[in-house]
Amino acid sequence: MSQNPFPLSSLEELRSLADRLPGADETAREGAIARQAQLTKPVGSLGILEETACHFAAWQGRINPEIKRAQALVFAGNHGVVAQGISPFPQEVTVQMVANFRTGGAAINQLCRAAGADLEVIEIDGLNPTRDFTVEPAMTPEECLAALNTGAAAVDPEADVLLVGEMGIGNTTIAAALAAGVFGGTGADWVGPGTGLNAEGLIRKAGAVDKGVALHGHLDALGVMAALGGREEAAMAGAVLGARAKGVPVILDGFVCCAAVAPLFGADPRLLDHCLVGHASAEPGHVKLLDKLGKTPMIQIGMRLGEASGAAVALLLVRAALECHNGMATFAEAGVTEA
Ligand SMILES: Cc1cc2ncn([C@H]3O[C@H](COP(=O)(O)O)[C@@H](O)[C@H]3O)c2cc1C
Ligand SMILES: O=C(O)c1cccnc1
Repeated sequence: MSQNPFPLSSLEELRSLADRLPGADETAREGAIARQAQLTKPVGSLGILEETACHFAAWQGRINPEIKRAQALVFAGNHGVVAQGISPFPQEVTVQMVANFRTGGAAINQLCRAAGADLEVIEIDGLNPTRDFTVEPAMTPEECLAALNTGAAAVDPEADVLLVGEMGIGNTTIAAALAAGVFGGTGADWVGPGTGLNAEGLIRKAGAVDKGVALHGHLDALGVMAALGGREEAAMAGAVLGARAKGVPVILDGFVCCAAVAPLFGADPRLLDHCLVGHASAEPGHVKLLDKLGKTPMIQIGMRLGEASGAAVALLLVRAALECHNGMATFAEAGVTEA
């Protein structure tokens, strides 16, 4: 197993990082697949629960994966691009919701309790807003790197799974810009209503994304992360990489979370191999983005909140998958006749 490369000293290091990070344990994956074939059920009858158990086997490196400690990290940040009128909510909602997370009043607090995850909320750079990407780069490469390293450091090496989420008014615009910057397309291809923007606002939002991509879209995926991204998005990307370095499988959340890691995919698609996608958000860009990332969401139940909420609901299914995988009898053990 490779050494932990964090903290990184430059974004350039991300280019060769996939070669320095641990890969999947294919022996454990094969063992888990073989076990699934012996359990007392028709092969494939537990659908994605079977694949989920095998994914956890491969990335935890054991035939019988377990989740004792589930860590949920919600990163919070603010965005200069809100000056363009791209969210119906004012920027102060970010700090107000951070307070709400801390007193247990947000959706993610309830979902983490239901799914058995420990929630931690991390404000990046004291919620200091980035610069407006329609005018200048949102972050310098150094600011982006600092946020990324903060995210990587926040991952508990003792965790058995990491859920990644965010809070930051305006960040569905950041997500659309990152998606367009990495995968191409216009603002209109990637924007959606977010927290409930009206039709006029949507036109402004698409225009802001087009302006940002015209200014910074020539950059490579890592340049795009700094120029069009946000601090909490960079922190999410860092947490995903930190988890990989520490042998922790990841459940990604909705559109914003998946767009945050799109630059990693742009740098090297293998960087996301340890990640499952918890759900398909109702934010329209998400399904398009998942197609580009080559990922299948575990569930699609009309959620569009962020905060790691979809990942937390998906954790309930991961727990169900592992209960079956570890607890079921084999045909031989139960004396059940095979086909
Ligand atoms: C009360 C409230 C709680 C939230 N929890 C997550 N978000 C979500 O909505 C925001 C992105 O949407 P937009 O780009 O339209 O501003 C992010 O903070 C995201 O986490 C919330 C938004 C609000 C208003
Ligand atoms: O899917 C998401 O990540 C999302 C959707 C709407 C608002 N905030 C986040």
